[in-house]
Amino acid sequence: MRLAKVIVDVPTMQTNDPYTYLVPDELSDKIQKGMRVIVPFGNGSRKIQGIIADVDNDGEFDGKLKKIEGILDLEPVLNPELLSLSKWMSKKTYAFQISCILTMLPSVMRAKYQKQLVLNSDDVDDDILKLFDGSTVIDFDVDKLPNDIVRKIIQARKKRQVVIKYKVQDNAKAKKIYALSSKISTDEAKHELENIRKNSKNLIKILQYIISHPGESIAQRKLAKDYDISESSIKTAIQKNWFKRFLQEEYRNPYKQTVKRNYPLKLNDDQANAVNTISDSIEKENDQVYLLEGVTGSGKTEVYLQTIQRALKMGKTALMLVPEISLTPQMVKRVKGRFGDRVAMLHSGLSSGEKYDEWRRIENGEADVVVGARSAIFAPLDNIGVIIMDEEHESSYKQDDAPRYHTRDVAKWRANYHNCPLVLGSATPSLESRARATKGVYTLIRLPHRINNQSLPEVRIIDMKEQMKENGQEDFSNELLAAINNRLQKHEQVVLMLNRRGYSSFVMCRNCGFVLHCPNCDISLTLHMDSRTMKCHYCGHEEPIPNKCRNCGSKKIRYYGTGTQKVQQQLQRLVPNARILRMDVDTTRRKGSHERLLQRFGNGDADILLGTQMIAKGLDFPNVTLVGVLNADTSLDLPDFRSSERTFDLLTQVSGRAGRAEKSGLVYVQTFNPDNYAIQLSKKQDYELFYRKEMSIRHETNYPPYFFTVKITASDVNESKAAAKMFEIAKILKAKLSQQAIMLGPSPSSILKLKNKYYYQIIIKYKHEPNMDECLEYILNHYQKDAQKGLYVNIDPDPLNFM
Ligand SMILES: Nc1ncnc2c1ncn2[C@@H]1O[C@H](COP(=O)(O)OP(=O)(O)OP(=O)(O)O)[C@@H](O)[C@H]1O
Ligand SMILES: [Zn+2]
Ligand SMILES: [Zn+2]
Repeated sequence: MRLAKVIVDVPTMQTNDPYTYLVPDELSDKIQKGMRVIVPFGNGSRKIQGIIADVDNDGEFDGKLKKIEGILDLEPVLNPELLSLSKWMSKKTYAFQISCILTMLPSVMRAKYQKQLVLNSDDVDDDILKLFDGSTVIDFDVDKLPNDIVRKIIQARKKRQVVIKYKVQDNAKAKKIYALSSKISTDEAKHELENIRKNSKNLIKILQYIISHPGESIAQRKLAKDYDISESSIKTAIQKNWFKRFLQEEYRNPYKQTVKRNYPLKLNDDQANAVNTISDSIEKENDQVYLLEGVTGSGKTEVYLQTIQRALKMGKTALMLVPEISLTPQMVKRVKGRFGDRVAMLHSGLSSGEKYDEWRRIENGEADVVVGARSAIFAPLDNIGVIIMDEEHESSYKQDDAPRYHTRDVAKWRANYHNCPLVLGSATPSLESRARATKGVYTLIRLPHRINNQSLPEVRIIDMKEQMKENGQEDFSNELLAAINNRLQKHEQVVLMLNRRGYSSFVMCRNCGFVLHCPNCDISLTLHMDSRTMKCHYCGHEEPIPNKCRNCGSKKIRYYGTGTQKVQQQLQRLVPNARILRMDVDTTRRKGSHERLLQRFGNGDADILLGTQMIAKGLDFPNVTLVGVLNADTSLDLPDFRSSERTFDLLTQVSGRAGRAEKSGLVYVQTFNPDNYAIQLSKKQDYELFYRKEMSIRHETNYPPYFFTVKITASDVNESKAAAKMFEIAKILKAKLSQQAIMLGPSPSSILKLKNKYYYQIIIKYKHEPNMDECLEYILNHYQKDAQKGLYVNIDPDPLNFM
């Protein structure tokens, strides 16, 4: 018997192990490991998508087996490497293997399930007959039908007058275009040319094309455009049997404009040392992890590019990861300009069709350099020579939802699989990585100087408490304003950052202190001037801006917190002749707008770039000599042990935008907490000093990297149920773990209520807990039955925040 093990698209514990199916004879020679298939599942007529994990040519099975219904792919979509990676990831992140697999594949490969209604007999209620409107099969969307019809359908189904069927819809479709190949020989074409009327200009052009391109095929659109031939003449040519017309696959090309070619720069000694050291590992095929700690503007990107080049020369491929936010047009140009069409880009700016095409180019071996954000770590590259993670400290490398993987861990797994080095680059490495480098687990490579030996910009801290007294302004100090005016005179450029993490503009009553909250979530609503509404950033709830207080009726309502839009207006009043560009989620929503804004700034069409965190990273503009951080505090206030580290990182990154070329830079950091150590140390921009200080604090307080952590969360619409579950889990943990494990909680999560659900959590800090895995798996298995009732338990290993 030919059997196949199939991982089915039903994310539950019972289905986490592959199911065995019978391979029918007609599919026997097509089925391969890693293909998507359609299989029946459960008792009814339900059909779902699955992935073949294994094929057994002469298997044995007692009992009745279901048959595989059909295949969705002609070739495997998951190679053996990615298949075993998904298995490892499932264990490591306490997620279902099918969730891991679907995370790895382009989203279009996730089949949609469409319920269908099939008419079995004409002897059925008139309303139902009307619904079918002459056909015998229709799509069945319960939500779209009125209740009384649904009731009638349920009755009809009981009598077997109608049946419900499931259709698996594959959304992975290649784009097809018409192409032409000549059906006549060159001689025949020459003969036609002699007999054709002289004024049939278009047909003459077509025959000349056929004569000069024997045996070639061409896209119909291209023939019309490049040779200036009318579509109707092409149709005539097809009718005359000169051409055969057929459908051809085409890749959607997300980068239509041609990128200017750029060439390797002559490396300085530190850079050359870095490239040589890493390349040595590529050649020797050892999976060493390198931590490239280079100050801002030290030329890390050039090190990446030349390392990639070495890998390509050795006939290998390369994978480079960057945080979504720094996948700027500048970065794209640098990589595309260096490696051209060999580069595939994967990021959230692409449509799902474009992503699928880039993915297939990689899969087909047409691209051997892949650049992308988090999920690009799953790019189906073969023969990887080097994996690079830029800004490795960035929190966006950890996925928030299941599977809660950290890109760094997956990168290490793949580096180990391919026997290739992994390069972690940053000006402010995560404490975890830097600590491993101290221990010798990673190899530390440093780039301590800026290119051209330009010094790091001077950083001045401004106490806003004093400033408020002086000029009553809470956003702009006198010093910063003076410096801005000075740059305007010198025709130099300014970058201003408004730190908005965990802080947005909300509405507060000055009379009673009432703040407008989302009715579904436990957080304040955010003011949006463009749509003139209050919005919830979590659930999307929207309502009009109030003009009087809902609590006390007072009209003394004030907007608190600073939105970029409001700051822009204020700044424009303070420096009337400055040309200001604003960059935030609102101005970059449309495709390409991010790029256009940066282009304008780069061309010198604006003096000031005002933006959110989005401008802190990666920008490289030589004429920027002043950077201002308007509010450094907001990320300090978060209830999270990493808030100092985040603040230090952010301030260092944004400071690094100033003085990157010949002219030196200056940075102003405005804060209400001038004595905070993270702010003080960012003044020195001394990462090593910050590292030592922060490590001693983590040591005292038993936090990572000295301790491991895991977060367990329970959620339910009923608050007491979520809490009770957490206390139950706490008991299990106490019984199974050692005395050394430290438990924080159970406690409500800091955003207690989200999308109408309550969240309770426990955080465990531990050093050595041999039982931990087993214990967490026990909890996962145990809660399964609750999920159907709406009570969810989640496990987050190495959580990025404790909120
Ligand atoms: N060897 C070199 N010779 C001349 N210019 C160089 C060299 N290496 C890099 N540069 C230039 O120096 C500038 C800064 O380099 P790059 O952007 O790679 O720094 P970085 O370390 O990635 O910075 P950040 O972390 O701040 O983004 C760029 O304009 C780059 O083209
Ligand atoms: Zn909400
Ligand atoms: Zn009030």
